[in-house]
Amino acid sequence: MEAIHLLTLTTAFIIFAAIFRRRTSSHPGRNPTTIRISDASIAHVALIDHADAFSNRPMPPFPTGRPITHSISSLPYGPRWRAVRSNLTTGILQRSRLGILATLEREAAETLVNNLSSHTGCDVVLRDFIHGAVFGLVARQCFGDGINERDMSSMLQTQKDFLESSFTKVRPQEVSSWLTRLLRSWRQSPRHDDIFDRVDQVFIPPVVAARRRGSRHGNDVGFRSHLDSLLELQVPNEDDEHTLRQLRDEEVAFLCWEFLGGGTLSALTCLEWTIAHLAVEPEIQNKLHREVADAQHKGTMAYDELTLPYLHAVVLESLRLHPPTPFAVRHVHIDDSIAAALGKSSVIIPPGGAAVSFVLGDMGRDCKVWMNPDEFRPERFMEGGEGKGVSLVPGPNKEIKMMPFGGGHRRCPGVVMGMSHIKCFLAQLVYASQWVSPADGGDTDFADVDGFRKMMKTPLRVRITPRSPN
Ligand code: HEM
Repeated sequence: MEAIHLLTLTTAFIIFAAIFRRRTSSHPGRNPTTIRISDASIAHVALIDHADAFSNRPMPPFPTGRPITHSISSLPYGPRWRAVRSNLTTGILQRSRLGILATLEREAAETLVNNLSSHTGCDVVLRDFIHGAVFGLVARQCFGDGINERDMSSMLQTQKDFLESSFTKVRPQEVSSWLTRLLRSWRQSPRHDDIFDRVDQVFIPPVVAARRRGSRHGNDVGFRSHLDSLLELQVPNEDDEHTLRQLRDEEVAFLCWEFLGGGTLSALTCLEWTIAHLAVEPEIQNKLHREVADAQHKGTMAYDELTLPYLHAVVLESLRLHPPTPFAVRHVHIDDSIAAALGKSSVIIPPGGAAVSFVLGDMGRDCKVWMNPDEFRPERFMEGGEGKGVSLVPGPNKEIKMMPFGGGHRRCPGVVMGMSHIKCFLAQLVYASQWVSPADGGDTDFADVDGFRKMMKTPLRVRITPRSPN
C-alpha cells in the first residue's frame, strides 16, 4: 500500500512539476502545432514570396530559467535581430575579407594534414581531428590570436558536450503527445541550463571580460575579430527602440558561442560525410584529386567555383544529400492572402498560428527534381546536369532545388564562409592523402543521427594512404 502511495505521489509530482515549468516558461511560440513542408515549390511561396510572414522562429522547445534571446538565431525578427545580424554580415562575413581568411584557412588545413600525417597507413576516426582543426580556425576569426590553450580546450569541450547532448533529442516539436513533450522538456532542461551556465563560465571571465578590460588577449591576425566588433556594437534598447545600449557580457558570450557553433559544426558535419562518400567512390576521389593537384601545380589555388568546379560540385552534392541542419523552422501567424496562397498547396495554418518546419533533406532528395536522388554523383552539378547553376540560397524568380542554408530573411548568413572553409579543408585533405575504406573491410555506416544536427551516426573510420606525387 505504502509503495502504491509513493508511486502515485511521485507520478503526481512529476506531472505537476512538468505543468508548472511549462506555465512559468510559457511563450506564444513554444510548442505550437507543427506543419512539415518537404516540397520546394511550397517553400518558395512561403519563404520567398511571403518572407515577412515567415521571419520568426518558434522559441526553442526546452524551457530554461533564463532569457535565451541572446543569439541571432533566437532573436525575434526586428531591430535587435537586424543589428546583430548585420554586424556579422558586414563585418567578419563580408566577401571582401575572404582574402584575409584564406591565409587562416590554409594554415588550419595544413595543421590538420600534418596532424594526420603520422597516421598514414592506419585507420583513423576522423571526427575529432576535423573538429579540432575547424574549431581552431573559427576561434581565430572569433577572438583573434592569443587565447590560451586551456581556455580554447574548455570551449571546444563545451561545444562537444552540447553536440553530444543534442543527439538524444528527437525532433521535440514533432513529438505529438502532450504529456511526452512535457515530461521530455522537464527532463532535458537542466542539461540545457547546465550548458548555458558553462557558456557563461567558459567565455565571460577569461575572454569577454578580459577583452573589455583591455587586456591584450592578442589580436594579431590582421583584422578586427568578431568579439571586438561585438564589444563595440550598440543595439536598440528593449523598452525604447530609439535609444541604444551596449551588449551585456552574457549576450556577447552567447553570440560568440553561436558563431563558434555555426562556423564549426556544419563544416565538420559536411566534411565527414564528404570523405565518407569519397572513400567508397575512388573514381570521384581521383577526379577531385586531379583537379586540386592541377590547380596546386599551376599556383591557382583559389577555392572558387570557376577555378575548381569539381570541388564545388562535390561539396554541393554532399550538402544536397546531407544538409547539416536538417530543418528551417518558422513560427507563423498569417493573414488571408497568405492563407489563400498556401491553401492552393493544401497547407493550412490554423488561426492560432503554427510552427512550420521545412525539411531540407527531403528537398535535396526529391525524385521529381533529382535523378537517382540517393546516389552520390557530383556530375549532376556540372555542365548538362540537372543541378548545374543551382543557387545555394533561394531567391525570387528562381526554382528552389535544394536549400541547405535555408531561405528567406532568416537564411544562413554564413554561406560564403561555410563553403570556403569546407572547400579549403577538403582540397588539402584530398591533395595530401588517399582516403579508403578501413583495412578490415568494415562497411561505412551511412546512417545519420536523429537530432538537430545531421551527423553520421557512427563516426567515420577511414584508412589514410599516401598519394604518389604526380
Ligand atoms: C556548411 C555551412 C553551413 C550550413 C549548411 C548552415 C546552415 C544553416 C541553416 C539551414 C540555417 C537556418 C536557416 C533558415 O532558418 O532559413 C542557418 C542559420 C544560421 N547560420 Fe548557418 N550554416 C552554415 C555555416 C554557418 C556559418 C559559417 C555561420 C557563421 C559563422 C553560420 C551562422 C548562422 C546563423 C547566425 C544563423 C541564424 C540566422 C538568423 O536567424 O538570422 N552558419 N545556417
